[in-house]
Parts: sequence; C-alpha cells; structure tokens
Amino acid sequence: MVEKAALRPTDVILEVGPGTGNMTVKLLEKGKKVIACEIDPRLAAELQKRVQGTPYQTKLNLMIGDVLKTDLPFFDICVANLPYQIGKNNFRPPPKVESSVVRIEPRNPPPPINFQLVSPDFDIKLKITDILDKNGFEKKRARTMDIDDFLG
Ligand SMILES: C[S@@+](CC[C@H](N)C(=O)[O-])C[C@H]1O[C@@H](n2cnc3c(N)ncnc32)[C@H](O)[C@@H]1O
Repeated sequence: MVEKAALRPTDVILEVGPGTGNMTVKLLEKGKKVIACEIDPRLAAELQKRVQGTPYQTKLNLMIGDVLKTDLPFFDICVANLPYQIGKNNFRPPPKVESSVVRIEPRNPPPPINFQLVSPDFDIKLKITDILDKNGFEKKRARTMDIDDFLG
C-alpha cells in the first residue's frame, strides 16, 4: 500500500487508524510528516512509545479520536488501512467480501461545478429514497448486496 501511494519526501501524509504503527513507521520513512488519527487511546499510546526517542518523533503528529469528528490539519495525501487488514484467503472458508487498495486523486484542474440554489423545503433523504424507489433499489442495502449487485 505504501509503494502504491508513490509518496514524495515533501508529502504531509494523513494516516487514518495507525493502530500500533506498523504502517506509520514506513510512512514516516517516506514522507515529510505524518498526521495519524487513532480512535483507540491504548493503540495510540503504543505508537507514541514506538517513536519516542527516534528521529521520527518530531515528524509524527498523533491525534487521538474519531477521524470523522476530528478537525484535521492540512495534508497532501491520505494512506489508510481501515477495515480489512487481513485478506480473505486468511480465512477458511474465505468470506464473501472483497478488499481493494483504492487510490483517489483530485482532478487537476478541478472540474467546473455548477452550484445551484435549492428551495428551502428540499429534503436530500426524500430525494435519495425517490431515486432508489424509481430504480428498484428500495429493498437493496449495502449489507445484503454482493459485488455484482454494485457493478450492475
Ligand atoms: C485495520 S486496523 C489498521 C491498523 C494499522 N494501520 C495497520 O495497518 O496495521 C484499523 C485501525 O483503525 C482504527 N480506527 C477505526 N475506526 C477509526 C476512526 N473512526 N477514527 C480513527 N481511527 C479508527 C482502529 O482502532 C485500528 O487501529
């Protein structure tokens, strides 16, 4: 994953969920700075201990909390291993889930956005439900769908 990220020595990297820091140390080797946001304070303490007294200590900004509720500082690139650190072949029988490494790059230049005002009674929840209903997806939920359903 670190290889795929093609990190540059000038990159400020955001790592979501560093755990005890197995990937963090690799990111610290490659980038200028790592902002690591970990929800579990015990794991964060382990990571802090791991870098203490090493040259990486000053390159790591460790934040404790839920990344979704945290005000994050500026970063250039996000590298994270959130849900499935174990591949499906580690299980017998293999679970019916797929894991992927996803690389998302912002478009440069950014596409033009046609901002439009919506009426005060616009309800995004109703809009989405309406679209799902019209396309026969009212009973489909991510947890009950497989990859073919998504691709279809
Ligand atoms: C699959 S582990 C990855 C650990 C480590 N990055 C690695 O590659 O070995 C997921 C990590 O994300 C953390 N985590 C889960 N939800 C989080 C959230 N909402 N905000 C921050 N960290 C989260 C977990 O505590 C755990 O350390």
